[in-house]
Amino acid sequence: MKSPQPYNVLHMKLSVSRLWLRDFQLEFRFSLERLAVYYSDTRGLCFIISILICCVIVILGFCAVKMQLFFLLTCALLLLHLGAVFASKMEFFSSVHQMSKLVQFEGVLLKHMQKYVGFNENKLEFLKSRLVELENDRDEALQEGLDYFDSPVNKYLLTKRLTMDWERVENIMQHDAGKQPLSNIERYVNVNPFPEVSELEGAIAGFLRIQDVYRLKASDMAQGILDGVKYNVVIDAHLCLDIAKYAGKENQMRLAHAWALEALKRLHKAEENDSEQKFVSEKTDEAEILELLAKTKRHLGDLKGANQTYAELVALRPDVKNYTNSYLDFQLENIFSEYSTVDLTEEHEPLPANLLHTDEFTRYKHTCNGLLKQTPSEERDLRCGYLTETHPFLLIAPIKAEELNHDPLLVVYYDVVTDAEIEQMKTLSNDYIVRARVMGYNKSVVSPVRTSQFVFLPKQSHPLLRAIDVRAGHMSDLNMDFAEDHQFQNYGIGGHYGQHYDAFDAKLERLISNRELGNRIATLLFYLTDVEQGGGTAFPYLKRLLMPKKGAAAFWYNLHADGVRDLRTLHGGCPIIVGSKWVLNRWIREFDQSDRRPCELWVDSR
Ligand SMILES: O=C(O)CCC(=O)C(=O)O
Ligand SMILES: [Fe+2]
Repeated sequence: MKSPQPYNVLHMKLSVSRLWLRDFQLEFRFSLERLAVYYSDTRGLCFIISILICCVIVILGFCAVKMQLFFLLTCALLLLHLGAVFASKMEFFSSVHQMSKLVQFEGVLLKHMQKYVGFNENKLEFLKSRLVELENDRDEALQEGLDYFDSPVNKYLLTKRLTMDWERVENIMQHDAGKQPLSNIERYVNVNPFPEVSELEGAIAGFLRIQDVYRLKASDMAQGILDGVKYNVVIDAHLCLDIAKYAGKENQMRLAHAWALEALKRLHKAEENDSEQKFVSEKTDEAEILELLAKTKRHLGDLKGANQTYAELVALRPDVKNYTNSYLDFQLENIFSEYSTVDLTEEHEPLPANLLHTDEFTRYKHTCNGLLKQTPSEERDLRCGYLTETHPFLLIAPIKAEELNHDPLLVVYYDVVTDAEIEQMKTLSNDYIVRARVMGYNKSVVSPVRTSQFVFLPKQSHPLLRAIDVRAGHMSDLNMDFAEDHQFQNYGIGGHYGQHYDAFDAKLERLISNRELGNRIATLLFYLTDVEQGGGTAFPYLKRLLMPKKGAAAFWYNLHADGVRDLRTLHGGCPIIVGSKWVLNRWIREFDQSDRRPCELWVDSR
């Protein structure tokens, strides 16, 4: 079979004498790329702009005659620069680690709020006791009638009450008791990055993703039951409605219908418990839910149900023109057709007859939820044991290995990083993670396909990363010298990385970073955490789901032996139901691997 020109061939053209120059160039390019990724969010932009302004001012300052002015200008710009960095945007929902910072923020806010309440309580306590005293004095005066004024003391007391005492009361009433804590709160909110309202949508999207992929019921989720495990959270009618609205906006009509029904159920239950009359706001909520319910039924073809819901809606709020118009519109649209019914009790799309004959996303979903898996006979030849061959060192410390697939090779190595190393790696990357990106049409972009945060750290930045690479070399039997930087990744609410290939598409060669290093021949994916529920790595074509195991690493070749991308290595990080998932990616390039995995002219020589 004729093979397309593999990347390795290109590399061979590099003369050895030019290697040092290439190394220098690469290092420079890597640094620029890292800078570009790190500064590609708003925070980075503010940072870079303020740095540039600072530089200009410093140069101007040197030229300035008046050194004091130079000094003041530099200080002002340094402050501006810090302000820009602090006030910049930060995303929370796409990383559980970032979200954990919010708990601290909330704690500080609550402390200020406690002070606010305390000050106001003191004020009210004082006013209440003055009120009682003043009322008592007055009652006494009223009881005595005009005799009260016989005593000059009483005349004095009344005058005092209405002058000095009253002035004090008035002063206290005017005093803004919570001013200080309130301004503390305002300052805190301005200085720290707080989530924006738009993040709510990201969180709801993650929630719906969990429901869709794992085929969960809205009624279970609303009670806090996630994939069979009960958590101590209950979702109220308002949140159910928000979820329903978002699902409707995203055209996930079955889910929108299920959440609208749940919202209605919860609203009615709350009303039953509350013996008071229906509040106007509740009536409004109910109408909003009914309208959405009618729309979803109409969209899904349950015209009988839609008609019934519209009738209820119009009976509840005959005064709202929008509702009556929608009903009329619905009736006119269906004037000549019989009202059909559709059973909407099943909130997920029916399962395809053959899961193998579906699109990539559907296959990925069903690998994540465990419906698509290898049969026992397919698994029969897979083995586990200790790896000792790839390096003499392994004779002393063999690596526990489990085969998950033979062709293409997919192996998991256990206990290859220690808990202490993991803690250290998290500390190294914690403060630098930013929203992950994927390759777009002609540049990397933020996308709902990948809801996590990542950072690339060069192995030169820490001895631990170099040590990991030595181990990675033993496991993979590949040359790690030209592997990409260590990529640490933490996922967010319902976080996932949809099905994708790690190897670059040869057609998009121009987008490949450091093309001279070749394609990503193999991947080593280290799991730095266990994940309580969900969050496996799914290989839809291999029908394999790897559950994250802290300290383990998965290894697979992304390319055929002839250098062509192996389409069977399609994989993705499934949505996390519960837990914080951290992974480390080691993407190994083709360059300088020819003695380890020789490039072959046929597709697979292994
Ligand atoms: O998180 C996972 O399980 C998979 C991650 C992955 O495939 C990637 O980052 O390329
Ligand atoms: Fe991947």
